[in-house]
Amino acid sequence: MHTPRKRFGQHFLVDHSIIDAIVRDIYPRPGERVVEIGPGLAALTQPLLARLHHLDVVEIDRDIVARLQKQYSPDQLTIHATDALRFDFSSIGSDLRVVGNLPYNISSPLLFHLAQYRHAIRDMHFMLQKEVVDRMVAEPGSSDYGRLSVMLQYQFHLEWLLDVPPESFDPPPKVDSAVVRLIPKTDTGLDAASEARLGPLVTAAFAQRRKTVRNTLSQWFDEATLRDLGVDPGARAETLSVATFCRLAQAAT
Ligand SMILES: C[S@@+](CC[C@H](N)C(=O)[O-])C[C@H]1O[C@@H](n2cnc3c(N)ncnc32)[C@H](O)[C@@H]1O
Repeated sequence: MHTPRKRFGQHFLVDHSIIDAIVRDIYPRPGERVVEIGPGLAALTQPLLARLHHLDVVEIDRDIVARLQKQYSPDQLTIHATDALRFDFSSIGSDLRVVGNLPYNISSPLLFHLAQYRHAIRDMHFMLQKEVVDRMVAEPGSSDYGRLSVMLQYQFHLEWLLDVPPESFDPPPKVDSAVVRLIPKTDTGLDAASEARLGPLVTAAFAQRRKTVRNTLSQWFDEATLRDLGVDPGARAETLSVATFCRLAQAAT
């Protein structure tokens, strides 16, 4: 018996039709390097291992790590007993397929952490709080559109795969969930210096959502420059497309 730990966001998948659907969407093939974040009681680990010969897992809960060590041989499972937020995913290798039913309390910082390793990643499949997936895939003009949408859409192709109700978990979370696929873009269109400017610019633009870019981006642009770049100085960040943010990052100095 394992008592679920709230502080580690433990909601274990118990709905086999959902587990099957996720594994089908991942479509793991022998020889692939798959890394699971938060294996928990192995609801996904087990069917993944049935299709692969080996899996890397990153798990923070020492009791769960001990269970997994008893259940699986080191040939089957390489267990990284650590915090995924501090884990160097590139240490495992390249062309990684990262999967997981993520702890919802750390999902946004974890997505930003993983984005740093996107060059070592082939794709990612995650169960997340539905509200976070709404924000990830949101289009300009929607109230869900924000820093998470721009930064992730800039770096990844995103695909909403399926909705998952609370009853699919034990204990059931208080929120709806969804599974999403992220595929790193091979060419984001920005050079390294412009890319380094994109994050601070997007953060500043959305820090005060109700203010116009004339105010929020004043440290980079005057009104005339914004107009030259095709941006209305009276616009709010939530109306600017990802392509516009990239244009601003290229022009900022
Ligand atoms: C929502 S549960 C999913 C468990 C299992 N994969 C399933 O689908 O039933 C989240 C898992 O992530 C683990 N976890 C929580 N925070 C973590 C962190 N910072 N780093 C690594 N694992 C973490 C939890 O201990 C738990 O096993």
